Amino acid sequence: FQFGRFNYPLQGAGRRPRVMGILNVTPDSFSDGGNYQALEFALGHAEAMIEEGVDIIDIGGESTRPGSPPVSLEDELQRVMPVVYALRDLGPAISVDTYKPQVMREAIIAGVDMINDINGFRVPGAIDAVRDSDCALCIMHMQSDPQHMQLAPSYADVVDEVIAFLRERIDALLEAGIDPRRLCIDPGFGFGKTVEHNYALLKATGRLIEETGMPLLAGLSRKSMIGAVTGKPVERRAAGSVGGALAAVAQGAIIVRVHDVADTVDALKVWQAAQ
Ligand SMILES: Nc1nc2[nH]c(SCCc3ccc(S(N)(=O)=O)cc3)nc2c(=O)[nH]1
Repeated sequence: FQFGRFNYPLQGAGRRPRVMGILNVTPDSFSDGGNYQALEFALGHAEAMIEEGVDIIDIGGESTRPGSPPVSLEDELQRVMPVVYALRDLGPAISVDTYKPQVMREAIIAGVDMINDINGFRVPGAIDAVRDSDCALCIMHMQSDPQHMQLAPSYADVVDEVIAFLRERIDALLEAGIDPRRLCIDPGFGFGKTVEHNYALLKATGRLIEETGMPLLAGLSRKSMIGAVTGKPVERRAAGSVGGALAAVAQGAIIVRVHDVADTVDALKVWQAAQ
């Protein structure tokens, strides 16, 4: 089953883990300092990632790091859509990181290959927005919302609860008639989790895949869970992030969402050579 420009199934054997490069087109991107807001900067960054071997470029117009305020629909469309149109014929698959149904609709019209929803398609209208297309869909777990999620993350059992959430969202999408082969899941590292919660989820990558029956995307690049164990600031977390990506891939993750594309591409080539 192929999705748009994804020339590989998210499911099944013969999998090579794919690298999703982060393209923030926000003024306050948590790790890129927002210097990609202008279209020319965005295109320069995208071209650099293409050179480095990126498989998917994830375009995000609203920063969802902890404490970040929401962005208006108009602002998000103005930031995201010009970049989508500029990148869609450059080669790599394109995903759009949004929870707004109208942004999903316009991205799909523009022919994106994936909608990446940190909110798990819970906003009313989100499922309708993506139903009548063949693009891939990433369902991510988040506790609460970006403005409040890190105030007091709490779970009886974080792995059980994340699995239950993802299964409920998968069921909602399937009940709407969406092809299961379009779906992938994501534990949502840093979205309403303590460092301990994040590592419990990373350790449970295989279980998440097993118990949802879906391919898994892992996005831990440069996040506080990396800083917590390395002691490194955001701009020096590439090696730790690659370590985390490999920990997820070794347990079956099929896509890793990263800032440091070249490093991750090289690490996955070496890992793959030993499979
Ligand atoms: N599918 C998917 N999409 C994503 N979009 C983002 S934006 C990152 C927001 C952020 C930054 C930093 C921290 S922290 N405090 O843990 O360092 C948390 C969240 N992330 C992900 C992710 O993982 N998957």
